[in-house]
Amino acid sequence: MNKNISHLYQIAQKESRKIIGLMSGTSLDGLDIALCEISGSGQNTAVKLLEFETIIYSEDIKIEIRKVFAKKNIDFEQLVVLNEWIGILHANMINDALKKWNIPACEVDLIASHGQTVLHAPKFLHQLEKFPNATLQIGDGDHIAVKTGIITLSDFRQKHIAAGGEGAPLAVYGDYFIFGKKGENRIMLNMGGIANFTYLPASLNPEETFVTDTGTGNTLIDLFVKHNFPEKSYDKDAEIAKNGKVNQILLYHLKDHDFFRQSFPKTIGPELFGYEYVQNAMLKSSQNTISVEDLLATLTRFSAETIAEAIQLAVKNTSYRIEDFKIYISGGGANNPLLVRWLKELLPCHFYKSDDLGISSDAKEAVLFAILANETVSGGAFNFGTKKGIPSITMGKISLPD
Ligand SMILES: Nc1ncnc2c1ncn2[C@@H]1O[C@H](COP(=O)(O)OP(=O)(O)OP(=O)(O)O)[C@@H](O)[C@H]1O
Ligand SMILES: CC(=O)N[C@H]1[C@@H]2OC[C@@H](O2)[C@@H](O)[C@@H]1O[C@H](C)C(=O)O
Repeated sequence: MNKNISHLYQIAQKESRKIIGLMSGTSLDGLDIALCEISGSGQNTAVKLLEFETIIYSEDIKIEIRKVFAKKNIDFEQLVVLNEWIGILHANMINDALKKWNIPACEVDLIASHGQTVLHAPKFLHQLEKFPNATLQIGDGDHIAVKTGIITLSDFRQKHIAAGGEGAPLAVYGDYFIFGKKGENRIMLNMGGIANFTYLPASLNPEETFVTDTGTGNTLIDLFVKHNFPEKSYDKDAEIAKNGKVNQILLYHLKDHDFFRQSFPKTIGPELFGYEYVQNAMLKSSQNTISVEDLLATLTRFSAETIAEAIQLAVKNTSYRIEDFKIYISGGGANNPLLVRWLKELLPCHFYKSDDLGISSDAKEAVLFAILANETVSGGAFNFGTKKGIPSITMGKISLPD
């Protein structure tokens, strides 16, 4: 037997596994590295976050990724060289983190790498009749396995598409196992570049559970901050938006898109919520001369209202009362005080952070990928049913170190 396969077999049989989960999201802010100790699988999964680190991307990395990110027309060679380069960069970042934590690579069982999403194209967006849902994450897992010496799982989203999904959101596969609690209505709301939530009703009936994107989280806020203040990359603590006034006419036009009328589950990315989207809404509403403060207040409100309305819709027509839901927020948007204040005003729910359930709100998505790898290697028995579009599959391609 190949020694790597025999190693993998041993890892699968261990009581607990040390797995590094990696996430670099749509905000292009950096690579989140979460070292987890995971035991069990499915609903018996238990996760301990041992170490966590965000390695901030240098300006050079951001510039190179932006050349292809969320764009329809790109330099094809740039995409091909980036696929290798990001794999190497991520591997180096892991090696540096392990050195910093004083943990030898041989003590880590697996790496679970999300890669960098460069284009997310569900059918709803590309509208090409004969083509399926599509998404692309780059940063090849072979580089990570070879450079770290650790068996690496990567490219998790393709199997989800192969099984009938849109390749996202995958959060439910971690949220259900780790945060689902019978007798408690919970919503796990992640506000990254794009916002999404997992609906975990008190029944914990997998056929009632679902996950969906709601629209933009921080992506448009970040974009227009950068556009107006090139030295800034986001509206820290909503300092700019706080000085503005929501422009209701523009807000109405921002919300007037078919994506918001589509049923759950649905996914989206910065491919839709980009510069042109806001420009179009400004033109339609004749509000193209508003101040940058008012624009950022309006974009922040746009995120708050679309998230709140999606959550209200999720609970509507069920036997549950929205007042009984606990919302656990995570992602960078959880640090935006204006966004959070508006959410609290719009939703009569109880608000917490995912930290209150033991997983830091910044680390939650990286931990998710460690859980997905754990399922692939050692679980995969749980059945989510057929009603809510969650394929019962395990995900990730396996790269061996030599
Ligand atoms: N103190 C803060 N005030 C306001 N916004 C903040 C603050 N801290 C973080 N953010 C926002 O959070 C963003 C980063 O969020 P996060 O790292 O969750 O995104 P991501 O993982 O790249 O996105 P996605 O989940 O869509 O892939 C920043 O770009 C910024 O907009
Ligand atoms: C295609 C893609 O990378 N989607 C991300 C993105 O970031 C948030 C939202 O859009 C979500 O759908 C997804 O990530 C999380 C981790 C998910 O799959 O659950």
